[in-house]
Amino acid sequence: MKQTDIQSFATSQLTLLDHELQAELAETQLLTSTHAPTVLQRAGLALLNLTLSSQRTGFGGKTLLELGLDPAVGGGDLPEHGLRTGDICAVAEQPKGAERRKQRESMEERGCSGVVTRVQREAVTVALDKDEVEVPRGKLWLVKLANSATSKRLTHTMTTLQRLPPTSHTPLTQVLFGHSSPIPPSPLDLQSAVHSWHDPLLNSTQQAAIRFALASRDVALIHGPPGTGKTHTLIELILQFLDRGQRVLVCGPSNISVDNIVERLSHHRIPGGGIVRLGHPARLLPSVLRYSLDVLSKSSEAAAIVADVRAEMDGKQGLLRKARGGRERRAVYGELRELRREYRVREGRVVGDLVRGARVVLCTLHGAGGFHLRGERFDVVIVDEASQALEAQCWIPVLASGAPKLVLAGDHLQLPPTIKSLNTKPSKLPAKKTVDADEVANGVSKLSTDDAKPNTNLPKPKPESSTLETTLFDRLLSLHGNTIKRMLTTQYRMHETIMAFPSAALYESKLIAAESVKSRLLTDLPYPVQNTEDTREPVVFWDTQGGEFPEKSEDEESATGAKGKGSLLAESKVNEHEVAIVRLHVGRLVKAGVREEDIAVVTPYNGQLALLAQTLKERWPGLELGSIDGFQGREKEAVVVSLVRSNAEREVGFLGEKRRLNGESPSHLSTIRARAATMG
Ligand SMILES: Nc1ncnc2c1ncn2[C@@H]1O[C@H](COP(=O)(O)OP(=O)(O)OP(=O)(O)O)[C@@H](O)[C@H]1O
Repeated sequence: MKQTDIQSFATSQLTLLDHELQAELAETQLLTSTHAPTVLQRAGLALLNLTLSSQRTGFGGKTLLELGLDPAVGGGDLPEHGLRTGDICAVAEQPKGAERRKQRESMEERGCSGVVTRVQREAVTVALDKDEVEVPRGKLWLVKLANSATSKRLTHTMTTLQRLPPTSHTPLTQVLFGHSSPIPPSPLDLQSAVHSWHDPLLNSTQQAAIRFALASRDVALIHGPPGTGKTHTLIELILQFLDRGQRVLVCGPSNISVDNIVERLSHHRIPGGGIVRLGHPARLLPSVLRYSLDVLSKSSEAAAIVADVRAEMDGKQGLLRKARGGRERRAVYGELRELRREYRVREGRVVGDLVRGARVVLCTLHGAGGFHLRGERFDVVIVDEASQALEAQCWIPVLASGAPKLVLAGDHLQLPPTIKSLNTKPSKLPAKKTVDADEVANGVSKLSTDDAKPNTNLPKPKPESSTLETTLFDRLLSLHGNTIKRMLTTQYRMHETIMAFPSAALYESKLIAAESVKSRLLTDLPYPVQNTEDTREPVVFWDTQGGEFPEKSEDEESATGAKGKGSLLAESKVNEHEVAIVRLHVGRLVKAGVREEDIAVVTPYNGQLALLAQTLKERWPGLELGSIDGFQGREKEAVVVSLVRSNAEREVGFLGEKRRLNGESPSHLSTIRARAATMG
């Protein structure tokens, strides 16, 4: 690839990112402009009848609004809703009758948009984006908006890359675009890379991956199939980098992926200024809060002077609510502006010292583009769950950190990140491959490594990506081949029968089940479980062949008022008879003694999910229900998969994507087998 290719790559990414943003905006705008607020509330996209219960100053000097149910409508717990921490939303006076459309159109213009920072049973807290907006009064409502902030940062990053003069292309950038080849570590480099291990129990593939990542000069990929200890390996790798006196930036696509590492890293002694987790504290796991910049900055000695200003600002916020006329309010706004300036200067000093002192900084990929890392330098960037991230996202820490070395950990054979604009274009995913139903009719006996065929139907990453869903992980593999990768092969999660299918279909039969799990059954749980025909089998197929279990297409809104992101518009599929089987099967597991909390029911279709929730949740509240895509990467003792599709044409739709059937990793798997499913 030549230098112009970097530009054309960035240009094409910018176009694709714009499509993606437009798709997301179109979806949200369509929802908010065409549906009544009550419908939006039912769909989990809005909350009505709220009042302001408090207004105060949060991290970064932002105004925080806490909203609860209007006591006039009874107060108390909020109705069920889909607003989550981190969601972008607008707060406005609740429109009355004919005003509805007009009010809603002006909502964003009036600048009352913000980020949900806290969700409690009785209240939702929003941090306003702009400092000086008039906070709405009276009866309010909160509605979810498209998240254009994320998109802005991606666009900014790709624009930076597009304009990067050739003189600024670092050796790493050159390797990432194929201008030069990665320098392979010599056997001696690999051998001498580690003097002693922090974790003596690492297996040989984990050790080899760590040696490789340490000895590589520019880029290293760690390929970790489900349960092979990818995160475990990264912890040792981080400690090894620290032993060498290096400074590390660790990122992941989601807050939970980052917190997972912070949590595990916190069990180790970190030299120097320790670890700092960037990101809004409301989005972090409680167990890692003590590493958040916000909490650290409040507990440091210098924090007292920041606290003074904060208290003064809170006082002014209170005055604002009481102020009668416009003039009085403007005066208070003026004082607040001054205080906020002062606050930011002081807070900036405290925070800057903490970040500069930290040997390991952890944040989301998106978070790496924030001002905290401006001017900071690192020796290496590590990205976990890299195959869940858009390539443009991975460039945020690469450009922000100036690090000469990049380590990506992930599994390109699990689902790639969700891309909305794909829904409006023909899918770029591989052509579906249906398996003869008879082939799997015998269920368990067919699920052996001998019978399952190696996968020949996976997407071949394109050398010069022109799609958003080709991740950096994919592209680098295709550019430089397997020499830049090390694979972890011992998995610590699945019974070997469950492992057999993904291993053969996706991982060239390379996976090995660790001794501790290879023959572990539900009957081996640490509490009493009866030995029944369900609990002594690691894999159970329920065969629904024969036309008795027809799938149905369904408009989710009319069917169930299903809650969840964007579900309002999606045409979905349901299979009612299959729900009855799931109920029966879960009932049998629970009767045998398996705890509800240890069972998950997953399905690829939102329509089916809603139906399953209606049928199962009341009887077994501890049961976890989720979409297959949403559940990827999680762990449960028993997973029931309802595949839904069953039609005479043997069409399986997006189930044809094998990566969708990968990664559940339980110790018991029951599959409600549709006539045309690809399992087997
Ligand atoms: N060398 C090892 N010896 C014993 N147990 C291990 C070893 N490596 C990992 N494990 C265990 O395997 C399980 C999976 O590890 P980990 O969560 O790090 O895997 P992962 O590959 O990151 O998982 P995911 O599939 O969610 O990405 C954990 O319970 C971990 O403690």
